[in-house]
Amino acid sequence: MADFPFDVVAFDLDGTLADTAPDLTAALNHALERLGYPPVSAPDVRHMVGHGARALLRQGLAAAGVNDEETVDLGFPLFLDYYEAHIADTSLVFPGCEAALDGLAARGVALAVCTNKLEHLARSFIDAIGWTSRFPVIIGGDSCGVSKPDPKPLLETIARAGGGRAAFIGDSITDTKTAIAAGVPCVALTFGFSDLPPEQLGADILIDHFDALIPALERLG
Ligand SMILES: O=C(O)COP(=O)(O)O
Ligand SMILES: [Mg+2]
Repeated sequence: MADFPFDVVAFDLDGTLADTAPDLTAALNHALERLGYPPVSAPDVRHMVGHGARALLRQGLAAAGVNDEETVDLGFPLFLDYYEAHIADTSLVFPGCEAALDGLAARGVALAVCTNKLEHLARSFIDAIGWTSRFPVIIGGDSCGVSKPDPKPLLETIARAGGGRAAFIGDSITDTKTAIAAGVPCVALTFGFSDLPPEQLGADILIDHFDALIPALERLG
């Protein structure tokens, strides 16, 4: 297996490693309810994820017709406290993901996370699902001063994971833009949170199940 074409494979988190929408929805609705606004549905929340927690709350409030940053400021600690306490209550790792991670690790690939989630929330999630040792490198939306689609977080992720030949796996246009800006090959999932037709994401390869990830990376290399 020494001839695997990548040394580092970095993964987006929300909508890529796991369907985190149920817990994000519960936390968002907790904050909305405490502020006196109506809830949003999990399918709607899927399309609001990818730009960090404040952006999620901003969009949840906008759905209720509220568009001021003061209310976002009020709701943010409500969202964060609830989400931290319920970070992986009902979120589900996508089918085949764990086997694909095992297969990559068996090929000597360094695994890393590059997400727009706040770093401490990404770490809490990875710890809660028992994946701490799989992901020694986790870069969040607040880790580098800029977030995806700026290429810096991805380049920093790859460097911290040891550098070399790298690929990025994501679910959104933010991820593919990041990879393109970083000059890194990109695999996009067709089953994540993106509301764009998958072929419009601009990925090098699309996969519709994690079983296809290692063969896709072999073809990309
Ligand atoms: O919006 C977020 O909190 C993070 O989303 P991401 O893991 O898809 O980058
Ligand atoms: Mg995502």
